Amino acid sequence: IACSSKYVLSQMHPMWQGPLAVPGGDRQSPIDIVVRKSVFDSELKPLVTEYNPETCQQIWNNGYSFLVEYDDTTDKSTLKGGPLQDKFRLCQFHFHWGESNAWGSEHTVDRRLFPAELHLVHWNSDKYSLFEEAVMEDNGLAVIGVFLKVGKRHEGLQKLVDALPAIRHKDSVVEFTRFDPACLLPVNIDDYWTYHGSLTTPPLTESVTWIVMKQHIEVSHDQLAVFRSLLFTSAEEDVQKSMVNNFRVQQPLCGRTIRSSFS
Ligand SMILES: NS(=O)(=O)/N=C1/NCCO1
Ligand SMILES: [Zn+2]
Repeated sequence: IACSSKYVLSQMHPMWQGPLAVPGGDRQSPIDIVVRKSVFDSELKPLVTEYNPETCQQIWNNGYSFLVEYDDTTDKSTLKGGPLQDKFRLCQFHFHWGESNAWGSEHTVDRRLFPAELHLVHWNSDKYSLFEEAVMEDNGLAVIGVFLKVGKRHEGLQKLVDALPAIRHKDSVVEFTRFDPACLLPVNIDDYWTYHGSLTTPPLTESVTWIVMKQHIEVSHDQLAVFRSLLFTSAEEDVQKSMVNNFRVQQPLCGRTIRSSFS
């Protein structure tokens, strides 16, 4: 019945206070990507990312993840192609991870969990003038998902890891510049799955064209351990809670088709 209700009943989530009524409810994220049920679509084009490191501004702890924010007042860091008809502007990227390497990703592939997942969030700047507008519209957003696996150290990630101790607590922010998010993409960005879904954190709106990369990136155990040294709680709170397991539970597919850019 989760797919038929007008509003998904209170989305209780350990991290969010109180029930969340979610508009629609039949295209929620994350989901399990069942590979053999995905449909190859030869019309899907290669993704075109044009990221300008000069638009990188700050990194901050929002009490649920840490976000690297970009200046999205002009079309300087953009995403187009793939399943997208319009040009989308990068506004931020963040991660989701577990307390152990055994889980942490939001999407899964044939039920396989990864220790973490990167989300690069973009909004449709051909149709809207602000993220806040686009977030309410069908396909106003495009989010690239990249799975992280534990292995060799990721040199590009280290600059970000080194900034994390300065934002241990909720609502802390530091300047963070000249970071090229392209370094976090896998070598092959032509192989991906795409489907229509939602944000996995509030406002949970069903406005996202998801583009989930088939190829993962590798980060070291120690780099991931620094993610887990972050805190959900602000400096003033008596009880400090480590920022781990900041992923949403999987949602019903509700008959959606997942397309693949590869056969
Ligand atoms: N995890 S997610 O779907 O990217 N969620 C959000 N919320 C605001 C921007 O991205
Ligand atoms: Zn996310």
